[in-house]
Amino acid sequence: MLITIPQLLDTQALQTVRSLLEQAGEAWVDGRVTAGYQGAPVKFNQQIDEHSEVALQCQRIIVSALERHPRFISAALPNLIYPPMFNRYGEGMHFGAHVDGSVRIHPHNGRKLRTDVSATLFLADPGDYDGGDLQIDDSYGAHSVKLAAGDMVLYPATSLHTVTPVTRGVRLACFFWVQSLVRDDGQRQLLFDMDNAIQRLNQTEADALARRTLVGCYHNLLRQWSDT
Ligand SMILES: O=C(O)CCC(=O)C(=O)O
Ligand SMILES: [Fe+2]
Repeated sequence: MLITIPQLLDTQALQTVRSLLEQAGEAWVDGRVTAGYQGAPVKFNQQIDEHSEVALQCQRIIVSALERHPRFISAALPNLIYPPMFNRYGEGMHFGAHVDGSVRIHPHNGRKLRTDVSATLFLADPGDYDGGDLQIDDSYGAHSVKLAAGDMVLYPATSLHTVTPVTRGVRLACFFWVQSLVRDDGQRQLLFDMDNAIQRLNQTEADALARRTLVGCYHNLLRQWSDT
């Protein structure tokens, strides 16, 4: 299931990240440095060296925005977050159809992280480039995603996906993966829907005992399904 997180970054954070990336110079490297054998032949973009100072600075800003965002927490139920990475596609660049690797090595601590959820945070204004749509296949069909700068999409890491060729301008984005407390996408979606419904009921005068029972059910399901 695709879930959008509008305005993950506020104007100030977005501005800071963009200007850090614009001045990153030699920290921009060929995107294939981190691609596996499936991704490498179809990956034509650039990305920031994940060990560079600029990557660390931008990662801090984004991880702190993620940790403060209730919709992200509710949708992803994060256990581990892979340090966010940054890419750009100039004219003609694209990323052909691929499925993200299932296990990644954390670049800072060397620990393994299972990729349950994939994320793209859009950093360029959609009016500033043509093409560069993120196309995601799921069991309901193909979805084309192009969001406002500062907005993010989450999708199951099991999905086949593509970034279509940029035909004008530059597409700048941040991408990363989450090992969720709940590995199954269907279970995670049920918990997200239930949490949203409970939050809405909490804005009303609805029966307090019934709401308490629902909150209990939410936590008892999470307890059964989480694998921390
Ligand atoms: O640029 C994007 O939106 C997605 C990048 C991607 O799919 C990847 O790096 O695996
Ligand atoms: Fe990918």
